[in-house]
Amino acid sequence: MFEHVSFTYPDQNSPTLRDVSFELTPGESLALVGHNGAGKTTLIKLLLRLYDPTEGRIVLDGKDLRDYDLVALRRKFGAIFQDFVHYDLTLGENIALGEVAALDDQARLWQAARQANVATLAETLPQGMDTLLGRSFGGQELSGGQWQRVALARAFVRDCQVLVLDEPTATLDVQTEYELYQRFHELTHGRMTILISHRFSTVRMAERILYLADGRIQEAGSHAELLALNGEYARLYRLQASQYLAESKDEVQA
Ligand SMILES: Nc1ncnc2c1ncn2[C@@H]1O[C@H](COP(=O)(O)OP(=O)(O)OP(=O)(O)O)[C@@H](O)[C@H]1O
Repeated sequence: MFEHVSFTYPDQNSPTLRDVSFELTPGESLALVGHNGAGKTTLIKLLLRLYDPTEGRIVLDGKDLRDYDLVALRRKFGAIFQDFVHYDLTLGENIALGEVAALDDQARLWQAARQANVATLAETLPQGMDTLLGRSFGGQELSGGQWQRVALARAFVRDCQVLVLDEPTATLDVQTEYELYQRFHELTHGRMTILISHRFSTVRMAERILYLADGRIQEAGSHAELLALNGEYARLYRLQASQYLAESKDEVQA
C-alpha cells in the first residue's frame, strides 16, 4: 500500500513521484500506464526498495518496507524487466533461476513452463529441459519472444507474494499474448501482480489500472471504468486501437 508517497532522485530538483496513494489487496492485479518518464518504473524501484520514498511510506502486510530485513523483503517479489538477461544455461536452469530450489523439481519446472507457454517449446528441443540455450557455448538460440517466455516462467516458478511484470508482452507475438491473456487470472491467482505496459491489450488484463502523468495518479479504475470516464486513458486507448486497425487494414490491402 502506498501512502502519500513522493520521491525525488538524489541528483534531481523536482519530484518524480508526487503524493502517490493506492492499495493493492492479495490476489489483485494492477497495471501502471503513462507516457515515457511518467514515473512507472520509479514506483516499482521504490516497491523493491532500491530507493526509499522522500515522503510518505509503503506498507506491505501492515509493515513499513523500511522495517523489513532487505533479503526477506525481496524474497516476497518476483520481477521481470524489459531488458531481462539471457543466460547460457539449460532451459531448466534458466527457469530455476527464479527459485533455485526448483532445479531438482521437474514437476515444478514443467508447471512454470506450461504457465508461461514454454512447455511446447521445451518438448521440441533436443534435450527438453536439459537443452543448453544461447549461442555462446553452442547452445540452442531462441527468438526474442521465446526468451521472454522463459523469463516469464522464471517469475512463475517463484512462489512469490508480489509479481512485478515490466512490459511482459513487448516481444510476444499476438497469438502468444492472447494465450497469456486467457490464463492471466489463473496465473496471478492469490498473488498481487503489478504490471507496466505501453500496450493496452496487456494493460486491460489487470483488474485495476493507474494512469500516471507527471508522477501523479491522474486516473484510476478498471479498464471499463476508465473508458467510461472518457479521460486521457480512454483517449490513448482509442488512439492505439485506431492505429492498430489502420495498420491491419494496410496489411490487408498490401
Ligand atoms: N536513476 C535516476 N536518476 C535520476 N533521474 C531518473 C533516474 N531514473 C529515472 N529518472 C527520471 O525519472 C523520471 C521517471 O522515469 P521512470 O523510468 O520512472 O519513467 P517510466 O514511466 O517508467 O518511463 P518509461 O515508460 O519510459 O519506462 C524520468 O524523468 C527519468 O529521467
